[in-house]
Amino acid sequence: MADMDIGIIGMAVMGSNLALNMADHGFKVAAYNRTASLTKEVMEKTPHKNLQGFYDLAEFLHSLKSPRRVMLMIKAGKPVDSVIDELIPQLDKGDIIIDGGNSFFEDTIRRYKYLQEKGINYFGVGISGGEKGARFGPSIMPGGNKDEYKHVQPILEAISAHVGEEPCCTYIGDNGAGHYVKMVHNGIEYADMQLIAETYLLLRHVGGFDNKKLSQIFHDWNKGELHSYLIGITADIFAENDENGQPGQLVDKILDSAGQKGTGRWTSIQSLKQGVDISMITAACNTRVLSNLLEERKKAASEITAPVYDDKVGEDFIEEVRKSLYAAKIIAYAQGFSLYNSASEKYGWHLDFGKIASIFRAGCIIQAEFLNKITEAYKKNKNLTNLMFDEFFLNNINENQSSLRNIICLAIRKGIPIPAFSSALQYIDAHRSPQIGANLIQAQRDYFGAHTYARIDKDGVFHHKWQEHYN
Ligand SMILES: NC(=O)C1=CN([C@@H]2O[C@H](COP(=O)(O)OP(=O)(O)OC[C@H]3O[C@@H](n4cnc5c(N)ncnc54)[C@H](OP(=O)(O)O)[C@@H]3O)[C@@H](O)[C@H]2O)C=CC1
Ligand SMILES: O=C(CO)[C@H](O)[C@H](O)COP(=O)(O)O
Repeated sequence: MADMDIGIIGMAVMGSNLALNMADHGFKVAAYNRTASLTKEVMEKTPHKNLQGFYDLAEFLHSLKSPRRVMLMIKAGKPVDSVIDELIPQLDKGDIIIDGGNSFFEDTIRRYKYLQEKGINYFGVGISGGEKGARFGPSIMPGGNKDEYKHVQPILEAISAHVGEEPCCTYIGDNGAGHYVKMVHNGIEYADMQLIAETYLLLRHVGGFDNKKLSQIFHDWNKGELHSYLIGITADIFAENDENGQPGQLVDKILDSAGQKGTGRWTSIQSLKQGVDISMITAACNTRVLSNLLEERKKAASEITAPVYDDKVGEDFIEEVRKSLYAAKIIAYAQGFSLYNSASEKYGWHLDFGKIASIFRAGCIIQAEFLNKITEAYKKNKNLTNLMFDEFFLNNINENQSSLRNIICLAIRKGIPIPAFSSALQYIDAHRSPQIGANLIQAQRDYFGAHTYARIDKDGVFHHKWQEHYN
């Protein structure tokens, strides 16, 4: 009997937990995985009256109510295309495929058009929250045809995280908009994590604090304006002892080399294509890349002299670091939301920036108190071009920039790498400074390539016959 509300393909971490979340909310869920043993494992370990496992794709599809809703929770990239091609001959016009993985938004735009021609509706849905979020309420960013959204809205809203009565799920825009917003969410996640990692280096190597103290500092910060999921888990991480009774904390035993699956890098590449400066996200990507060069780093550590700087830090050091972190965090979000601003125009998505910030308030990795301020900023001025110019953020930058400068100088003198903090300050100064040297660049371009320049004292396009004074 075709009475299942939705079918999920992909029973790994995300798919299985979303399936259980939907089942908890009263939806009848059909579960399928390419490798049958995984479906079996999920059914055995977490049986649920609303969850049924299938071991044959045709049977799985026949179990679904019309229009059939098939959600893909599988590895992004080629697997999504191959599963779509497997599904097409078995689906009817009006059926719906929902891709809830971290697909690249341009792939989603392509797949959306491809399936539209076949009469199948396609939703590219960004989902954030990891395993726990998927199980108990993630932040959900659906993109696709607005008229068809009614077919997926009740399920997505029900399973999403909630702030009071409000679901952390909102229709984002046409075709690839949902996956675009998720991609940049992850880019901001990279910058946020990088800033916290640099804060850790500062507190440890400049402040000289041990893990117990670090845990306490992050725990305290999490009670104030920095309150966020990432600050909270960082406090937990420093408190975690090593496994199997080994002395010390686990964090000190983890190799200093970070992985990445691609969403941060896509964000960075996309920013160059759109001509938007998101230097902090790019710095975070580069630092993960550099962290993997273990041999080269070892060689550099033994061959490049470290600076000698022994000054003791003042009593207000921890507070200065906290203020710097908050100011730099503002810039990371200002950069991410500038990218949304440009994409909204470029792709005609009419993104609602305030609403996007509001669905990040719970469920997702970057969930934070702070996001309310972003929503408020766009409520006050929906045409805000850069978050830095909102009164609240502007005041904060003005109040905290001296701390940011002090902390950066301290780190530089001590030889501690702080690429994200530095990029934040560079971004502020490049905006604030009356001159950023572009006049000289234009002169050089005109000198060697007749690329022309504009003048400050009259309108028009100019070229100069530059003299070789020194040849
Ligand atoms: N893990 C996380 O915290 C988050 C993940 N995501 C995204 O959600 C999606 C699912 O993530 P996750 O649960 O971690 O799983 P993985 O990204 O590890 O992918 C594993 C799943 O993909 C399936 N798969 C791989 N290749 C194929 C193929 N060619 N055909 C059919 N199925 C295939 C696997 O099936 P099989 O068992 O047969 O190999 C398995 O079900 C990904 O796009 C991920 O980027 C989004 C937010 C958070
Ligand atoms: O989407 C996510 C969270 O929002 C995933 O956890 C993603 O894997 C994180 O990115 P990376 O693996 O590149 O650190």
